[in-house]
Amino acid sequence: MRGLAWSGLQGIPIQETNFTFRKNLLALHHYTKYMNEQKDNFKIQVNTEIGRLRKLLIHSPDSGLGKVVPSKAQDWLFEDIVHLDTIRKDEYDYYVKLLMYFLDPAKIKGKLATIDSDEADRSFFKPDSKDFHASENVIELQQLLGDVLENTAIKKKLSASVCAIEGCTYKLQLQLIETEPTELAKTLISGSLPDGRMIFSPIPNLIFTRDVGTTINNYILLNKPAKKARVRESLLMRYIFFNHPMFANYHDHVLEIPDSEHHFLRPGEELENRTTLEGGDVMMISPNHVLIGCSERTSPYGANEAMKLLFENNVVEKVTVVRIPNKRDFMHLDTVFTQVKRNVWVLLHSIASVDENKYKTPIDFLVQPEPKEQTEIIQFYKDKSKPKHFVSMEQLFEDISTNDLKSTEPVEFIYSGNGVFPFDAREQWTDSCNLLAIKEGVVLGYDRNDKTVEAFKAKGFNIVKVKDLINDLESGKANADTLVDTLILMPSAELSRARGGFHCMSLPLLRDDLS
Ligand SMILES: NC(=[NH2+])NCCC[C@H](N)C(=O)O
Repeated sequence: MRGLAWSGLQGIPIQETNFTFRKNLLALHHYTKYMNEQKDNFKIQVNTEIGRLRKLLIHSPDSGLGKVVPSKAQDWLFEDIVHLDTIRKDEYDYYVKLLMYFLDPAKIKGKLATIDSDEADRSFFKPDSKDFHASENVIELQQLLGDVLENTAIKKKLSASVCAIEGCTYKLQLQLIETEPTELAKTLISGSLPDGRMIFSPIPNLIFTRDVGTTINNYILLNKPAKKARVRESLLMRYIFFNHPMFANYHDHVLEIPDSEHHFLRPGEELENRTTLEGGDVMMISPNHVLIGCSERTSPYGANEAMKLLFENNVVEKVTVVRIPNKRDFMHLDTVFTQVKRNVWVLLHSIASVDENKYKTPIDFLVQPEPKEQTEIIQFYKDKSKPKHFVSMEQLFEDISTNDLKSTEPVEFIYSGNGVFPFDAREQWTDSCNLLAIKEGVVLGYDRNDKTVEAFKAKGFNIVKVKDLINDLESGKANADTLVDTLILMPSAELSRARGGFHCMSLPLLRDDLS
């Protein structure tokens, strides 16, 4: 299906013979028909964090990750450099395989041995290979970008926009426009030309698809990144959402955060004065209720503009803003908690309870904690009734579990590192709280957070290594439909250096309603 212009005849050179012209026209007709079917069958809908996952956007580690240099690692928001081959073969590929068994089993079941064979050379995982999985449920961003670039007009506009933000020469811009779409998609993401020459920085954080947008019911809220290293990601996503035929029925439902009026007159470059919001700070927690974090990445103005859009478009009725300490370790809301089941949450203790009864020493009276260091929780309503304050994260979660999600079971909290210093902080740093629920109670997390894993066990969860689970799913010993209460441990030595977990590495587009 690739390699054809889908909205015009731009791809067909004038000098072509009548025969090839007619053949192309026929292929174009089939392609357009396929795209139209794809568009009409395509649905987005997410109203919780835990309903069974049916469709999501991901991006597998591209060659750009293998080009991060130590001197730029921090600017590019990695704390370290990663080993590309290991992060792909020994880590991320397991994620793709697991997603396939749950979301698109026909593509993998019974074929695992071939997919994993040496001869296959990972072609199932490579977006530019003819054996690429090309799943319509586990959707690879690079493939969507390639599709969009088939249209010459869009290719020109996007190349010009990328060149503008990256400060490229006009000649390079012309060269990019002449590049074949699949290659160009790779270049715009990795920053390197097909001959390996680096022309601009990679965007290694694109693997964290969560941060570029959030599905809220049948709307997509696009981000407005705080960090320069993530600006190109947003630009590419914007072009995908507004131009890919898959999203054609949703253009009116893509919400973009505007800058507030006269923002250019505001003094300084302080985050507090800017309008920024990243997807890791937005959680569609229960039908009609969205959580937005104010954090290192999402500013109060960003949260405010998002709230306005959600209320004005009648997308939800309540938004709870959670202000978390402004620190690198807590860059987004989903780095300090995620939801596991309607009545189970995993969180970092230090952002959680405010123990009013705790004995205070004189110094607690003499030195007041910085307001910025404290968690603050305010709930706002579309009907403009008075906002409500919550005193702790636990209180908010109790409210969501029992009142929004109608859980009848007691609400349970699992703390990072089992709530014990220094394991709580160490394990939060390696994403113990950043879990992806593939269905209610079945979550993916890193294998390195031992104390958190013990805490899960103590609450009655099964713990299983992804490799074992995949073997069992292939042999039929395990079944995606019947699996319950399980923490799936994913290899993490390289991935965790990129400073995100599986919640960040997923942008859910479709989840079942909770029954
Ligand atoms: N939703 C998340 N927590 N995303 C994690 C993003 C990590 C990435 N290196 C960054 O700093 O931007």
